[in-house]
Amino acid sequence: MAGGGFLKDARYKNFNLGPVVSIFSSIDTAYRDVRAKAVAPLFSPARLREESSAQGSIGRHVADFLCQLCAFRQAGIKTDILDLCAKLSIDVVSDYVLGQPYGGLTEHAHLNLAERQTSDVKLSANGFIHAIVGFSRFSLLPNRLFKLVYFLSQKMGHSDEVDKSFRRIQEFMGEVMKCTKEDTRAEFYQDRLLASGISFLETTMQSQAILFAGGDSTAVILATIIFHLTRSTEARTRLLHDIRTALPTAEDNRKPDIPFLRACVKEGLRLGMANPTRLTRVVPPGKNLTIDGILIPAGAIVGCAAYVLHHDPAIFPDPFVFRPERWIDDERNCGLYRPHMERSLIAFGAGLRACLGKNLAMQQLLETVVAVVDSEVLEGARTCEDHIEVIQWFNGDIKGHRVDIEW
Ligand code: HEM
Repeated sequence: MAGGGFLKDARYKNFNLGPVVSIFSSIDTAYRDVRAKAVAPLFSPARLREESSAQGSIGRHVADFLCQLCAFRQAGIKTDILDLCAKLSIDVVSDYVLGQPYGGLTEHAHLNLAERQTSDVKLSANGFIHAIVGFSRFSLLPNRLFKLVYFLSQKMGHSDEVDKSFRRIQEFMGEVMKCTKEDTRAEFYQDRLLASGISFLETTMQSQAILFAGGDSTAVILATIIFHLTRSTEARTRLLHDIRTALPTAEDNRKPDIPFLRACVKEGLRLGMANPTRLTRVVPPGKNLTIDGILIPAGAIVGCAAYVLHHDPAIFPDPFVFRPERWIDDERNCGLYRPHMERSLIAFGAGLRACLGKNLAMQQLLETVVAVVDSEVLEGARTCEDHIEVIQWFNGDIKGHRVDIEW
């Protein structure tokens, strides 16, 4: 799989968007490649750097996120960081990729701080997001059985709140699609798809899907990193020291590379179960596979699960412990550094079908972690639980849909 040669198996069709085959659900490489090539330039490092400035579509939302977190701290209000991370992530992905912010961080601005943390005041896209996470629990069923189970679960799980959330997403997508330009030089996802000959309906659906793909996973990982940094004074202190002593790089507005910052994010990607279960692929025809002396015939379905690889004690000793220093090959890592760690980290998948939005996700994670630690907003904070419990479906579902911290 690491070479990218294996195709996704037929059960990925379960993720089709009704009649539309998405970039993610496609098992036809040529179909996927046309669409992926059209949108790939959006994720270039230069554009990401530019948008991370104070006025950019990443920088502005990170600043707003931090401002809200600091306000909750100052008022001493218990804060659901998962919800705050979900609001940030949907705003970053919508603004950066589609050119219009969804407004997650601002939609409750009319409420006072205490009201914003009551349990019914959450991101309005949650109904839409949780519905997709919910159906992903059936994604490993064969297509026909999936359709039946999905139909039944839709009937049973139907609620006004979910309908309202879907309507809000559709309204937002209506606004986005009103401003499209059929020009490959245009900046945004939808413009680039239309310019590559993709129909208006399909472009709308693909763009709507990206709100989920980009929003949910990044929120889960970011909330996981903030949760562990809240609990680890040692990691926070080292990171704060490294941020404040890092030397600026002269060229291109590049921010200094801080190894311990990358280590904290990698450790969050390892422990944050955005996609815990196996990513399934088919052994190509005529290519039997032998692993550890076991023959796997052509046509068999194989798969790797992040949960298994990320918690392998031979590669990651004390696998459930947040130890960013394990990613740094120096004398201060308590002997935890191991070869093959990078290869065993599959938070973004692997090979040709790995995550298309990885650069954007990494930029958001790095920028936000620096901002949070540098502000010292986590000083004096504690988490309300001692671990995050995840229900293992295709998309990991954090139990109770909240991660609280208090000061
Ligand atoms: C930390 C955040 C993220 C994580 C952990 C993550 C994880 C993943 C994983 C594991 C896959 C491969 C799934 C498979 O092989 O079945 C994937 C694919 C994908 N991701 Fe992400 N993702 C993240 C953020 C994003 C963002 C920000 C975007 C877009 C803005 C995005 C768009 C996509 C797309 C379009 C695919 C399908 C690629 C293909 O099949 O060719 N993801 N992601």
